[in-house]
Amino acid sequence: MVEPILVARHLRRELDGDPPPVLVDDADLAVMPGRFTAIVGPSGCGKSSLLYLLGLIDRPTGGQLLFDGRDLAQMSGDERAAIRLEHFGFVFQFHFLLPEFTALENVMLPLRRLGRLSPREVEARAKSLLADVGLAEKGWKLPEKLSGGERQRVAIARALANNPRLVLGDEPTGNLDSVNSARVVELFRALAHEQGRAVVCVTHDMGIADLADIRVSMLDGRVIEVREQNPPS
Ligand SMILES: Nc1ncnc2c1ncn2[C@@H]1O[C@H](COP(=O)(O)OP(=O)(O)OP(=O)(O)O)[C@@H](O)[C@H]1O
Repeated sequence: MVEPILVARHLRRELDGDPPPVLVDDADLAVMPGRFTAIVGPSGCGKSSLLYLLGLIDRPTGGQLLFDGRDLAQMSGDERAAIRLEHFGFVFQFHFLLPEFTALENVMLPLRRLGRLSPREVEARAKSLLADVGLAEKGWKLPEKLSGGERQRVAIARALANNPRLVLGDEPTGNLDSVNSARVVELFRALAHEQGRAVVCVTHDMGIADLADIRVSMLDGRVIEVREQNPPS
């Protein structure tokens, strides 16, 4: 029996105000390993807000969020940060690569920061991560010498540095043409289906949403539907 990594129950995020603006309202969701989940809905409906709650970047103001069955509200900020650093990887719409470092160095930086590997191992692992995203030959290039799709694939390699169990994407294909977008989506699907990671992506692209295993539809801060499109075999 596969257990969810994250479970949200009646999750809520409101801001200060009278009445308080509600970004996420009563959201119920289970984030499963080995599954590619897409969060869709009109602009401003709360997709990124929900993703940031799931990614422990933001804190809910109501409801419950469980990580491996443990209530995150009972944990200290340090414990939550440790979970994020150890188990989560993020890919954003903008790649945020450091322009003065090569692709390989950009992937090596978080590996060094984790401090688990020797310098030689850091380089070998970064090369292997770049090879996994089809960029084995381009590690020596600066980001400005890469195409938009290649930069985003470097960002994905970097997000995988800590070997995350959960990969979160906020419009990761938002700046890409259809060919590069399809390639990135194939990578995300492989991360779920071949490597058993949980993958959750916010997207406006219905083509991507169609390829997801689970489609989470939002409207006005609420999760209005969770649809299994590609049941596990
Ligand atoms: N810190 C904040 N302060 C005030 N309003 C906010 C804040 N963060 C988000 N909002 C508002 O909350 C709503 C949800 O925002 P969110 O970014 O989650 O939506 P979204 O579905 O991801 O939108 P988009 O598809 O346009 O990126 C929006 O109306 C947004 O303007």
